Amino acid sequence: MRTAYSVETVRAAERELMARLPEGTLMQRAAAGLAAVCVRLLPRVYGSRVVLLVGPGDNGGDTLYAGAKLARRGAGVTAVAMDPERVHAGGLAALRAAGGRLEAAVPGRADLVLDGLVGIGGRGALRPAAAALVERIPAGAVVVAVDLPSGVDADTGEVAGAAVAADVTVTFGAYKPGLLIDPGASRAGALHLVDIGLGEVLPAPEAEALQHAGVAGLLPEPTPSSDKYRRGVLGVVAGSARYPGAAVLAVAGALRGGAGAVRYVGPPAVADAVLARYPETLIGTGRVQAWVVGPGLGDEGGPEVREALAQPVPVLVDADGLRGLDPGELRARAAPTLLTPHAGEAAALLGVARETVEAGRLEAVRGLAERYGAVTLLKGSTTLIAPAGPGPVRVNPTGTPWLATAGSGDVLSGLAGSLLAAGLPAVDAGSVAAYLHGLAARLTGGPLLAHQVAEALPRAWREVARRH
Ligand SMILES: NC(=O)C1=CN([C@@H]2O[C@H](COP(=O)(O)OP(=O)(O)OC[C@H]3O[C@@H](n4cnc5c(N)ncnc54)[C@H](O)[C@@H]3O)[C@@H](O)[C@H]2O)[C@@H](O)CC1
Ligand SMILES: [K+]
Repeated sequence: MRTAYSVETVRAAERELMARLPEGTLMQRAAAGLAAVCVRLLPRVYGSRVVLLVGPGDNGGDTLYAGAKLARRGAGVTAVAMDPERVHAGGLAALRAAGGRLEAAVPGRADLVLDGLVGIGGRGALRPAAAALVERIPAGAVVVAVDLPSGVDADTGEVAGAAVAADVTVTFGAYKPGLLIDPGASRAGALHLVDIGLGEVLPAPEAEALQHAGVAGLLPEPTPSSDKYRRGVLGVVAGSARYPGAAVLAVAGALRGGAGAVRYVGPPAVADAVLARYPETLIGTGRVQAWVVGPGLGDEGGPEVREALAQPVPVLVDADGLRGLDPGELRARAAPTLLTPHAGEAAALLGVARETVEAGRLEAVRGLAERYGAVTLLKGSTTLIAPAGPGPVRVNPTGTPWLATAGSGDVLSGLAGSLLAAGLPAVDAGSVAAYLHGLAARLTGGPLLAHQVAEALPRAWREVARRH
């Protein structure tokens, strides 16, 4: 599990640790880790051209000390300050002593650029002096963000104006949520965590991302004593005369998600379409361990949605099922509810603009989970899963932009429903589903069709299970 901590938590941990260590120790650890990554990125340190973009705070200090280490190994290091009156004095002295220079303008060519403008002390959009330096980053240079790409909000991943687009981010002590959540995540490039000793003083994380090992541990593999009922029967209320395909795709995701059986409830013509593609499907109501309601219902299916929500089993509500949801009704449910909106649906549920959700995904998913008392999975460029109560938000690390295609959400809802029926808690069902779905899409490659993602799920499942 990759864990991420807010600025407030990181600062508190740093204070606690600094009180026990000689002054400057953490910055030296950070700079040493940063320089080590830079050395690995450069084909040859001696003779390479390194540019440091240096802000007024300790982020600039880390950068100057790391630059000094590179200069000592023979790199030509040029620092450019955002504000020449405010530069970390110790860092600048170290750089000069090692043969580096402070200059007024960003050189036109560089092999490596270190972005040390702002770190966790950054607030709001980059100021013009910083944005101007970002604009002058020479084309072709490898860009390393120090702690986080300047212009990305460390806590939320929001980008309010100009921001550095890094190839690599070297972050100190702990990952920050903004490095895992878009739009910030897509500016961070490959992530390197430098251990500065914070681990022992960090509390529970604010966000976390599953990795292969964690997913493997959650997959509901059948045992010799399993039968179809113990493996879980999922009921699917989906599809309509207008959107029959949504039912087929939700059932596809459910069957490929390992459900013991899938029961389809909907118009006879749609049931025929489902059976034609998946003769394994049971048709009509009956006992189930979980429901998926909503994909492709259009204006139909209201009563079935209510009926499912009235039952004491986990219910996943997606797409058209999300319209007109009553927070009171959901909060009163004893069994888990999992909501799976995309940004547009989340915006409608929250009564805000879609852009607001897209720019502030973490706040939106937390807000929905709290308002509806339901685990909420917000689909998008980084899918987020918020628990109904306190606890870390899960950030999905898999996926590809090709998943923005018709029907991919239907497959995801069937898959997550399948995992709910198998008995996974809703946060795990949502996050394991998002993980496998994103991995299946990557294995498929693009341009992809939603049904191909469903068909690639067994491969994704095996890839995760095989390695652990
Ligand atoms: N606190 C610690 O124990 C450690 C801190 N470290 C480094 O220190 C950084 C935090 O240092 P600071 O607290 O000095 O803060 P930063 O260096 O991140 O930034 C604060 C400075 O940037 C300016 N600033 C804020 N928002 C801005 C914006 N939007 N545009 C332009 N300038 C802006 C502020 O006026 C302030 O001068 C970390 O990110 C990390 O790189 C590391 O050395 C490890 C240890
Ligand atoms: K930075």
